Amino acid sequence: MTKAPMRVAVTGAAGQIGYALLFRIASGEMLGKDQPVILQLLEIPDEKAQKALKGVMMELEDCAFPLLAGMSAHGDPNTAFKDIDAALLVGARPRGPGMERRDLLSANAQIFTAQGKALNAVAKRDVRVLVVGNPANTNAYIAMKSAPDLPKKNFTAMLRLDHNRGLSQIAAKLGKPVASIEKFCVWGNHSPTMYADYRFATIEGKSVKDLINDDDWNRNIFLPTVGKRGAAIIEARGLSSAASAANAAIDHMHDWFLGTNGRWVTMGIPSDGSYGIPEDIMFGVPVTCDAGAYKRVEGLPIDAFSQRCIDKTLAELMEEQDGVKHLL
Ligand SMILES: NC(=O)C1=CN([C@@H]2O[C@H](COP(=O)(O)OP(=O)(O)OC[C@H]3O[C@@H](n4cnc5c(N)ncnc54)[C@H](O)[C@@H]3O)[C@@H](O)[C@H]2O)C=CC1
Ligand SMILES: O=C([O-])CC(=O)C(=O)O
Repeated sequence: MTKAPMRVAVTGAAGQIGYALLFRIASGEMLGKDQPVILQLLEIPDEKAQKALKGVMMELEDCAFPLLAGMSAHGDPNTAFKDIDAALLVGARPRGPGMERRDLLSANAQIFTAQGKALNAVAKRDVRVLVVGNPANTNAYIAMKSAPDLPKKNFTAMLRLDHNRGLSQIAAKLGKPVASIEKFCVWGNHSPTMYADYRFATIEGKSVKDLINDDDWNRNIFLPTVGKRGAAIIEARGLSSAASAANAAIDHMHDWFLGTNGRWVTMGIPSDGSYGIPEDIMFGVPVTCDAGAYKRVEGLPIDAFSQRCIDKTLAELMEEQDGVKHLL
């Protein structure tokens, strides 16, 4: 029997990530090859942006995707988010060379108060929200705090790009396929302070840490490479990553809705106090997903080096979240 369509809102739909994202959602890569979708697309209420959005929608139409059951263009989150099952909050200013993601906070934070309020007012009560727009963790925190009638667990931030970047670096170092790596994770903020952690990772049952056996590589090559990859892409492309970001968003939502079969992935989720992270801080942690829900991997041992890394990224997040108190 054909499934009922799911309503998916994407903001910043005429931007570069939007362009790499929408066609894959409509082709079924995010929610499954048997799941029809209705796209509710939000752009700023500006003639040029809305015209560009219309162009993207014409192209979507021209793909004749069998799973695309409808789409609409919006300039107001209160109509874009009506009855949605999923929201991908991408629309926000990207950084340029020499900027850190937190430098975007003053430009982008207000977007997420308004969109959190709109989600609170009109989205389905079990809407699953992924914040991609930077700084993603703090924007997700703002959206969550601006939507007091929705469960906090519905709000997540994207750490999956860091996770995927880490997997590829490990795979290249060891000459093994990425798909063979299990139990890798990234802790904390989507920023250079994030802590990519392969202490628990295995390949074909063997410890990745033992296989690499090089603390120097971990500290001086691996962590800075993953942490500064976004800046390296901006330097190379002149624009921030788009296709890899869209891919990570697809992975995040796919796994949240459809499950991970016990595999660990990284999601930025509101803390419940585990690992000494104060409640509600939007923090990257290892999770498994099943039946539309994520579950934090609990009880992992944290050694002194890891604790220092976690403390550093936590301090940065607390500072960012303190800086937006006036908006909440
Ligand atoms: N979390 C992550 O891993 C990553 C996050 N990003 C972030 O994603 C965001 C989007 O990046 P791009 O698509 O490259 O930027 P872009 O500038 O190409 O597109 C952003 C789009 O959002 C729209 N927009 C701005 N304010 C909006 C609002 N209030 N409502 C709806 N739409 C709005 C703009 O009109 C524009 O079309 C940036 O903040 C970027 O830093 C980028 C890569 C990875
Ligand atoms: O670096 C940026 O500004 C875009 C981004 O978040 C990433 O590529 O990780």
